[in-house]
Amino acid sequence: MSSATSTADTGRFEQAMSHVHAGGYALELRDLRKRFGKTEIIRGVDLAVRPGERVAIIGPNGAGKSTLFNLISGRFEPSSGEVILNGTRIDGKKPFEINRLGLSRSFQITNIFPKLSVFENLRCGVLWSLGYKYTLFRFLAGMDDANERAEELMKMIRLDKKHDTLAMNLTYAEQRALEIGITIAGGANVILLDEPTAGMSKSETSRFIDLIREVTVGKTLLTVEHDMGVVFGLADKIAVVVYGEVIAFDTPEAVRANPKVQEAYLGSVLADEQAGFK
Ligand SMILES: Nc1ncnc2c1ncn2[C@@H]1O[C@H](COP(=O)(O)OP(=O)(O)OP(=O)(O)O)[C@@H](O)[C@H]1O
Repeated sequence: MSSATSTADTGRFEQAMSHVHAGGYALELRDLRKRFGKTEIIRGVDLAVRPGERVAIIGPNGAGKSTLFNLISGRFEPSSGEVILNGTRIDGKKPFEINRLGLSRSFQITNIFPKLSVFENLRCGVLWSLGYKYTLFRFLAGMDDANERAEELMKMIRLDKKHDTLAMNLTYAEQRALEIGITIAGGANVILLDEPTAGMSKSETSRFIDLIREVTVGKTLLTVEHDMGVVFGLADKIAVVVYGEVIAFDTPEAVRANPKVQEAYLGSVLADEQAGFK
């Protein structure tokens, strides 16, 4: 494991282990398959992610990365195979059930309430995570905790100076930070982020990678990402998806050096980046 073994990271992994059943993975995919009509889009994916690992999923357009996220988060039901979250099978469960079992996915900016303030957006995220199972009495009793948690989240995502600013008046990068705040509000230990830095400038992107790293300490992170700078700056491990299969799952160094990956994907992407494309 690469940067995962540094001293600072040791605590990160220990913290993450506390959420997890004995000896288990935070997330496991076993022979996962998805067909749309006659076409098999996800073709037998196996993946085992350890608690606290940050995994980037990369691959060519149409390879099946978003479909994989949709299968993990419960938006799509697999045609066959298993998805196991913290030791519990979640394939076939509804997205909100999966969320309550500890997995949270960013839903892009549409998840934000534009006419609510930063604080109110975060508080909604916290309260939603308390869920319907709470009676009104317990819900109201939880308000103080929710306020406190929302304040804490606001500092974490560095928007505490924007407490009362309506979400629609934030900059694009601030909105993406708010979206991450809402995603982690419920305390899920497995976080899925879909292209978290899409549309950001280079300097915003590097600040945002730092922010993601900070707010996901002790959590397991999966991102779908096209920007190789983000991938190599953030990930402990990279899963390369090509034509519905994971052709490599390893450290960034090993993936970069893997001839199969070079041939199928990375060679052309890195060449494009060096030539000034993205
Ligand atoms: N609901 C659906 N019905 C039919 N086909 C679908 C559906 N969702 C995705 N597909 C097909 O599955 C394939 C994989 O799509 P997916 O969006 O998962 O790829 P991706 O790797 O995320 O691509 P990109 O990097 O361009 O976002 C594509 O051929 C797509 O057309």
